[in-house]
Amino acid sequence: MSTIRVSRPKPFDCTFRVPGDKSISHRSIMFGAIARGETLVEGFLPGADCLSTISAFRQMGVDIERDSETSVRILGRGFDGLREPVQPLDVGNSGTTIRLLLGILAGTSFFSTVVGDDSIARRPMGRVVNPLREMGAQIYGRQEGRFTPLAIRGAKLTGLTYESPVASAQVKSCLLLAGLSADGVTAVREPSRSRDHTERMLPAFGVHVRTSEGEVSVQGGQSLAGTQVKVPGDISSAAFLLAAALMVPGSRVTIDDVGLNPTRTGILDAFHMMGAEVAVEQTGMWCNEPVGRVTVQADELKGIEIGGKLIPRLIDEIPVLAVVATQAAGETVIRDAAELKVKETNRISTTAQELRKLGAHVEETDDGLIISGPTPLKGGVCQSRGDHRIGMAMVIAGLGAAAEVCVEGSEAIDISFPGFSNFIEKIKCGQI
Ligand SMILES: O=C(O)C1=C[C@@H](OP(=O)(O)O)[C@@H](O)[C@H](O)C1
Ligand SMILES: C=C(OP(=O)(O)O)C(=O)O
Repeated sequence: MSTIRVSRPKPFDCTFRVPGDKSISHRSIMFGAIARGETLVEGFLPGADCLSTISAFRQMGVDIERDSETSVRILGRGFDGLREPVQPLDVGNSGTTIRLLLGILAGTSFFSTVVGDDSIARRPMGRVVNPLREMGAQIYGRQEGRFTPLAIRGAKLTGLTYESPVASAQVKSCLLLAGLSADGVTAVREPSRSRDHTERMLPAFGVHVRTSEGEVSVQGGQSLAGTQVKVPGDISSAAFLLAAALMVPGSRVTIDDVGLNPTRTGILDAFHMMGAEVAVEQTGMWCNEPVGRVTVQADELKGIEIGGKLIPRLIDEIPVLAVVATQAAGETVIRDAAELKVKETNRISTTAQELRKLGAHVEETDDGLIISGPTPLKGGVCQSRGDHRIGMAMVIAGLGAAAEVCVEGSEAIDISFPGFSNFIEKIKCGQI
């Protein structure tokens, strides 16, 4: 088990580029694997979750070469070129891998099994298994297929119009991928808009995707053609470094070449609502995704109330938002975020429990958190609980604490942000 130790730095002014976007990296491998021809991915995230995606497709006979850590070449032989895996496909800790993969496996002509780690074993799979079964998928598993391990007998699928009860890009993307090998049209509606990377990337592979008010659909039988993908920096990773600037008054952080997809930028809106100065400049479009520069700094922060449509736009950033909220004057109320309970950990509980160890005032509610501030944080020992975002959030909390904070289990951070601790070291070098 590894530990990161942090203490409060002097104010700093730093400019960073963060590793590639996790959601986009997963999709680039999956779409490249079911496409015909070569796909070249630049800026790929070499985090453990995306490496799980690579290994699953290699097990199905797809030739995937790593030209460098961040540059990947996929030699796709089409959807029909996937081969029956000899061993169970192991998705490790990655919810995105398993849910999107199930959409692909459901329509193959072979048998496969899927497993993951202890966290994956607790995460709900019924949300994708049930609609896939409505399309004709044959999926078996623990507790009637609600949890891993799962077994899939590839089957002929039929298009479906599905009204998802949750705003989940994993559910939406799973069904759209299944829809590509189904007869007829597959359409997904969701209660509020989830991240739309699948809809943006499929057209680059030659797939026609229809997006109209609240509904995304694909016609079955379309094939994908290999392409080039340049992956923007991950705004979910950038969020931790931007938050660092807010934890140490007088500091400023700039992130270059970061993804600015509006379905992902909710954290910038939240920081702005709290009174931070947030400057955003779009500098380009990479593979249909807006990319640019973000700078954040603040004098004083105030508590905010958030919920509704904003939540899916910052769902993975809520632990670090809660950390920043400890330094804001008044109450920060986060509602409509019950989805946090079914992430790598129950992030409502783990965020509250870990922050309280540093003296923060945090109350758990059924669907979110209430944080009262500003509270001077004290030193202490925190745990990542095996959850990368909790580990990083507590390191950022440590930057604002009066004495040293030790974050145990920091190896979990490699899931989404390899090299994170080097960025924290650079913050020390960037002291003004
Ligand atoms: O589709 C994706 O790449 C993701 C979707 C989100 O999950 P849900 O679809 O469960 O909301 C997010 O939390 C996850 O980190 C990545
Ligand atoms: C929830 C996350 O990822 P996944 O669902 O892919 O495990 C995350 O990265 O915070």
